[in-house]
Amino acid sequence: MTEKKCRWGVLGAAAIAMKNWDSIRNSGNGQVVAIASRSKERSEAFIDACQLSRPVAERPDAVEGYQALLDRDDIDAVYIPLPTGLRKEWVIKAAQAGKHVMCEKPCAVSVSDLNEMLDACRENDVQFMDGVMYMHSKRLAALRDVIDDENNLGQLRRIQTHFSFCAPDEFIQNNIRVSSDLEPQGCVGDLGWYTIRMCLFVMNYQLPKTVSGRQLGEHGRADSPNPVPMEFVGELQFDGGVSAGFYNSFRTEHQQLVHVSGTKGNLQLHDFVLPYFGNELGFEVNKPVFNVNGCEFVMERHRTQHTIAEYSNNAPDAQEVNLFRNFSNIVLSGEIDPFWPEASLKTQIVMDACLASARQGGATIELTE
Ligand SMILES: NC(=O)C1=CN([C@@H]2O[C@H](COP(=O)(O)OP(=O)(O)OC[C@H]3O[C@@H](n4cnc5c(N)ncnc54)[C@H](OP(=O)(O)O)[C@@H]3O)[C@@H](O)[C@H]2O)C=CC1
Ligand SMILES: O=C1CO[C@H](CO)[C@@H](O)[C@@H]1O
Repeated sequence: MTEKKCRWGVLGAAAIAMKNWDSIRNSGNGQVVAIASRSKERSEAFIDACQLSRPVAERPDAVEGYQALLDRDDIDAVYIPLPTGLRKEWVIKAAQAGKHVMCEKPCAVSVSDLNEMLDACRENDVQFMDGVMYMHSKRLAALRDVIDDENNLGQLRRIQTHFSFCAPDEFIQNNIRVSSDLEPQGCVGDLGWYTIRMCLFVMNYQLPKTVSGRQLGEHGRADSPNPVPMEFVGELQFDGGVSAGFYNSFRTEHQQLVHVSGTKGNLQLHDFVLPYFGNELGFEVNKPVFNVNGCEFVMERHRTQHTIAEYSNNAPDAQEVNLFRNFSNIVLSGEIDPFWPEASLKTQIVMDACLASARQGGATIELTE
């Protein structure tokens, strides 16, 4: 007897959907059934390219138009990597068609839009989850254990996260991320979603009580009605005296820093979103000791390196594969998991408030639960 699989449809022949074609292929419990594009030629070309690179036994159908895919009754779940400006419409239509929704990040243009999207999912009894891959890495559980054991970092005081890359000219001129119609939050939506989520993860999803944000640069491609953030810093203040800062930019070369400081030590990792290539993921805990003895001043390192056996990409245990496998398991079990929409909503609340602060010149914004 063949085991039941989650039957996937994809809305949009997006670049990231090629990676996730392989994620579904490697998941063991999912199968891509159809790819929809605004143009039939593009969906055929997308399938051809994927079949050349990572072939699957049953060639998925190429569908013209997103609604045509939602109208099919052989699809359980849809993956929506459409630009953020279009997501509300298609997430709601997908939920109304009874399809479970894997929604790319940033989930929405605003908290109120995301609430409407989540309401539609709730009303139609379908799962919502965002596409943050690192949430499904084994490294996250290892980080949780280390942070929660006070012998390691002591009491938390500060979280600092950076995620950036230096965009080439072609990106600045053409990419969806530089259009206010398509991705109005610019680098904050594209990269800040991850840095904010990491701060929330470290704080066990406690919302900060105040936030502020400052835009350091903006730009829009020629057809963009408005500029979008190109470089941004945010500050979050939590109850109990913990603060967090994040930095996102399309103007500084690749960096993916997480630095958590406590009264006894600090934790660092440098590849929290896109793990460095290999079969191990890691992070380090530093508890330096400064010894002064007369004329001798010695700073001792005292570093513990933690490693987790997990491939960085394109393997059955890679984080992006776990994302799709975990989602398919939810669909197949019929048990909706409320954690995922809540994590997305909290991330959106913090992101929106930081952007609102930046529009007010860095004003402090209070958040209420
Ligand atoms: N979770 C993760 O790790 C990642 C997430 N992402 C997120 O996924 C989303 C897509 O990113 P990416 O794959 O780079 O984007 P692409 O530009 O490659 O794809 C976007 C797709 O949206 C569809 N689309 C519909 N309307 C428009 C329009 N007006 N203009 C442009 N495209 C349109 C197109 O599909 P068609 O023409 O076939 O209809 C297009 O292929 C982003 O929001 C990004 O933040 C991206 C990379 C990694
Ligand atoms: O989500 C994503 C993963 O990281 C990329 C940067 O390297 C982003 O641009 C992309 O949207």
